[in-house]
Amino acid sequence: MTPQTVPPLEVRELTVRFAGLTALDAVSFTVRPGTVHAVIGPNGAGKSTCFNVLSGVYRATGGSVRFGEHELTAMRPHEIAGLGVARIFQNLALPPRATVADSLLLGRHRLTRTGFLAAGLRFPSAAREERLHRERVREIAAFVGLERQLGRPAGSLPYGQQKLAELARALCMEPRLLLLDEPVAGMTGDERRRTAAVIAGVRDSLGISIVLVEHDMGVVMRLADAVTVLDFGRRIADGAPTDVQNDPAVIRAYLGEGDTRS
Ligand SMILES: Nc1ncnc2c1ncn2[C@@H]1O[C@H](COP(=O)(O)OP(=O)(O)OP(=O)(O)O)[C@@H](O)[C@H]1O
Repeated sequence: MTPQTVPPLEVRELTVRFAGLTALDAVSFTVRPGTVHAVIGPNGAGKSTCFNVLSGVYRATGGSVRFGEHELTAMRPHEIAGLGVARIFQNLALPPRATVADSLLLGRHRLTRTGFLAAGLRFPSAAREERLHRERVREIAAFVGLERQLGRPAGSLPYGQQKLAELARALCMEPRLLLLDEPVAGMTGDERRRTAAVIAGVRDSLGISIVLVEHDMGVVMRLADAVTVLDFGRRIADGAPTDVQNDPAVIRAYLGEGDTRS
């Protein structure tokens, strides 16, 4: 698969306030191209708020988020998606009865020129285009290890494979930046290891940048190239995983929570 041209994602002084509560307080970090950047912190630290701003769901009160030449805080979710920013939600979001192949094909909708309506009307150019998209779908399914599940309804797969199918659907958008919201939550140990290996593969062979919100510290430490730690909406640490792990402020924040969910 071809590596993408990926600009840095630069979050600067990002602030989000909800009626009297500061969910994000002048937070800054940079996601270097082709790296996995984890955003971690205890419950209520502001991680989801951060994701919601990056994907255009929440409006920032102040600060900026630049992806290359684009200012994301001024854009709507579909415009941000149009720049190649794909988000995978914590909850399952695939249509359960559609086959894995059809679900992944839907992920390519943004990239179709003739559109699936023309394909349905059997224009020759549309049929050719659909064939190419189906080939790409097969390639991506093989990349995440789901080639043999392509003909099955997504809803019939074990949970871990459904999450991988969602990752595959996001990859079908040919993204440059992936936002992964707790990708291994609810998975068995085996599924966690496999998913982490696939995410590392996405970074290593596709060169896509990945922002990862994750409570599983084992997965964060194994996968992340850089980690930003939030606590009560403030950035309390930022750096390499091993540095952040030994940072006294980080240890204090997690001990205070009393639940590191290992
Ligand atoms: N839409 C909203 N309206 C009001 N307050 C909100 C809203 N979204 C988040 N908050 C508040 O902002 C703070 C940060 O919440 P956020 O969900 O971003 O934390 P989090 O780090 O993702 O937590 P968790 O790990 O529990 O998912 C919390 O105090 C939360 O109650």
